[in-house]
This record gives sequence, structure tokens and C-alpha cells, in this order.
Amino acid sequence: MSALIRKVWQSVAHRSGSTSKPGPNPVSDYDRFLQMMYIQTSSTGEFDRIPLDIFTQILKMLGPRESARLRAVCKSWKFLVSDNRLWIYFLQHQPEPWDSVFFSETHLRSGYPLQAFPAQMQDLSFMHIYGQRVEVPGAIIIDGGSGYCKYGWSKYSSPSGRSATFLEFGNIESPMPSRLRHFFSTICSRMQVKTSSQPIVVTLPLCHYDDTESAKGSRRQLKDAIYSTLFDMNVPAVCAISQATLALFAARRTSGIVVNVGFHQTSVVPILHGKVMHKVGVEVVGMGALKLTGYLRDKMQQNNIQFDSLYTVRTLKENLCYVALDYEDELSKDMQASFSVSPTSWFTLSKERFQTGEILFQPRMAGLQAMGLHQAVGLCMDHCHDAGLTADDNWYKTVVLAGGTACLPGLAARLEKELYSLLPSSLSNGVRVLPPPNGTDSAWFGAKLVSNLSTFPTSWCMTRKQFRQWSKRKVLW
Ligand SMILES: Nc1ncnc2c1ncn2[C@@H]1O[C@H](COP(=O)(O)OP(=O)(O)OP(=O)(O)O)[C@@H](O)[C@H]1O
Repeated sequence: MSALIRKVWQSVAHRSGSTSKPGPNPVSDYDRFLQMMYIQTSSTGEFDRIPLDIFTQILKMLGPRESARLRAVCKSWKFLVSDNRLWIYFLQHQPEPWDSVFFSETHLRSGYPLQAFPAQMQDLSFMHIYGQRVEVPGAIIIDGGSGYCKYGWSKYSSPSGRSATFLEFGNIESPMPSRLRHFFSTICSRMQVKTSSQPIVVTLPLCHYDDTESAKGSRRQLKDAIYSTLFDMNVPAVCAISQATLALFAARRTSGIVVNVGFHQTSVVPILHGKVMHKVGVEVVGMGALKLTGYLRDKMQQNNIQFDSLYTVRTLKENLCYVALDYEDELSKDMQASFSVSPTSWFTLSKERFQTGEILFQPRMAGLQAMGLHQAVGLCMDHCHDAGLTADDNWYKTVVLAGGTACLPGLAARLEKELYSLLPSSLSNGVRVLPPPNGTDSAWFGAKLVSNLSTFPTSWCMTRKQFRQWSKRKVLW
């Protein structure tokens, strides 16, 4: 106790020292109001004489568990302990970044479909939210990309493993139950988890984009196959969400355009309130990570740079390549740089460093008849504008980059610059392009936000029983 009092005294002394004028510390109106309420609710005897901020300081030092217990003492302690600012402080001192916690608890807690108007801070009890978040069971997150799968436990700070999907599992976008089962059970055994003990959050790949009945049918079929495979493996609850939507959540947005530079292709996905706007149109460019690696390989061969495997080329791409802000200008510079792929092999690249990423904007350089990335995004913005879905036309002006290739330095700035020169000012005004929020793992981190919500799994997952009922209803109708 004496140590605690000493700590409080030190922090109060520090607080007094930080004010420029001697005398009493400035007290906010809100603090005065709280103090009044505190005294009015009921008396705490001698404790009434403790100024509110010192009381709060004591609670902060006691920590969340002890503070929560103090609610049982009396009405005024309960009133004080429930103060949102105290619990925001505790949440800010958790491993999860506060921005993400705040975004997810205000925008995502109600589940899917999202509420168009996020919850206001004053309507939320952060004490309650803190308590619920502590109780959340956690989930296995599986982001099965067409090139690489990222998986891991939602309570960990990043994915615990990756595997090359295309080499090991083939096309996991196929709704074949045996293929899906093999994929999910291999990942779970690698994580050494029993499928029956926790919910699974799985990402839905970006495929079957069109707004046609047949594309809708294919999307539904894939989603059904994922749910039924996982329920057959005794998973208690499953949540399947689009990769693009999750990448947007990771950027702490619920509306915007996600540009996913994928393994085989690039998708430009308009999303409004968490929902992919198929009716507006998803633009697809037939170029992705694989093409960039292939282009760099060709360039290295042309320039007589010897390498032993495609792995070397990929490593050089990831470590030396970038996107020039002005391609022509960059050509006139000496941009030579070296990287060691292994202790004995050093590689030096020069123009290849920015020529590789340039094919995203000038696909013809790689012999491709396709739109440049900026043209695809511009077209998507045009469609969003024409669709007139909301009174406020700004929702599509935030562009979020996702996918490993989107980690190329300079990509966000170049795309933004190209959009400003391509689009009329009415469309380009206010456009912002954000780099991938969590590097190569945006979708995985978006799923982590959902999995750690105070309302998880109830608000986001389907249970096996709900799935069976839902499937039966579908058959009847
Ligand atoms: N810093 C980097 N710079 C450039 N490329 C990178 C970087 N980091 C990763 N990549 C590339 O990203 C690719 C993998 O991307 P990603 O993990 O997004 O694929 P995916 O999720 O399987 O794709 P899809 O979205 O099609 O399912 C690899 O080819 C890798 O070389």
C-alpha cells in the first residue's frame, strides 16, 4: 500500500511540476461534473476528500481487475470505476493498438451487415467492452491466398505460418470438398490445434466478380462449400469474409476501393459499408506478383545477371525493387543497389529495380494488352460516381492497397499521382491512396480485428446449427 501511495504521490508531484503556474491544477469541466456526481451519488466517507484525478490515478495503478472489483464497494465507487476514460486507458495499454480497438468496437461490433452509422463513443461502455474482450475465446485465422496462405491464432501479433498454396494445395478457389478439407486440415495440423475447440475465420478469395446470376451462384457455392467442409470437421463456429473487405478493415475503413495486387491478377474492388459492390463492378487486371517476378527474371537474363533459381529473383524483387514516381525521370538516374541473397551471393540491380514495378502502370512493357493500374482504379471510381449510391460521393475516394506486391515502395504515391492526372478534378479531389495497412498480411489483420471484437463470435460467426437451418430453408424455397 505504501508503495502505491508513493507512486500516486510521485505522479501527482510530477503533474504539479508540469504546470507553468503554481497553485491548484486545472480541472476540466467534465472532472468537476464527475466529482459532483461522485459526491452526490453517495458518500465514501474519508475518500470524498480525495480529488477525482488522484482517485483515477490510483485506479490506473491498481489495474483493470482490481478496479472492476471496486464497483462492489458502493454506488459512488461504481460510478467512478465505470468512467469510460479509465477503461480507454486500460485498453490503450493492451497489446492491440488502440486505434484498431476503437475502430472495430465502434464500426464492427454489430456484425454483418454493418451499421451505416457507427456507434458513438458516449453510447458505449468501455468497461463492459474491456470485460468482454478479455473473455473472447480467440479464433484460428486462415487467409488462403491463391499464391500464399497465411494462418495463425487471433491473439498473436502476426500470422504464425505461411505456405505456398499454389504449390501445395493447387486451386483452393474450387468448391471441391475433398480439396478444401485437405487444405483446412493440413493448416490446422500445422498449427497443432483441434478443429473442434475454437471458431475459424476464413477469408473468401476474390473470384467470380461479376454481377451476373451465374457469378453469384459460384460465389454462393464456394461459400457453402467452405462452411459445410469446416462444419463437417466439427468446427463450432465459422466466419467467412471477403479478403478485400478484411483488408479494408485492417486500414480502419468500412468503405473505399481496395486494390489487391494478387498472385496471378490484380482486383480493384469497390466496397460500401463492408459490402463488395458487385453491381458497381470489380475491375480485374490480368497481372500480379507472378508476372512481376517473371519480368524481373527476363530483365536479369537480358542483362547477363546470373542466378540459380526463381527464389533468388523473388527475393531480389522483394528487397531491391520499387516504383518510380516519375518513370522517365528515373531512367536518367543511377539507381544501382546490391543485395545478398545468401552470404556468398551478392546481386546488383540498376534500372530493373523500378522497371519491374512499372509494368503495373505500363503493361505493354511486359507484352500485355491490359489496362494500367491507374486506369483500372480510375474506371472503378467513374462507375462508383455514376452509381450514385450515397448522397456523399466521397466513400470511394479512399484507395487501400493490399497484397504482397503492393508493398513495393513508392506504389501508393505513384498511383495517387497518376489518378490526379488521369481523372477530372471533380473525381480526383480528395483521393488518397493508402499503402497496405499491415504489409503482406492485410486480410489476416482485418480478420484479427473481427476475431478480437467484444461481440465475437456471436455477431460474426455462423454455428453449425444455424448453417443447417439456413441450408434447409434454402432447399425449401
Ligand atoms: N516487399 C515486397 N515487394 C514486392 N513484392 C512482394 C513484397 N513482399 C511480398 N511480395 C510478393 O507478394 C507475392 C505474394 O503476395 P500475396 O501474399 O498477396 O499473394 P496471395 O494472397 O496468395 O494472392 P491473391 O490475393 O491472389 O490470393 C509474392 O510473389 C511476393 O514475392
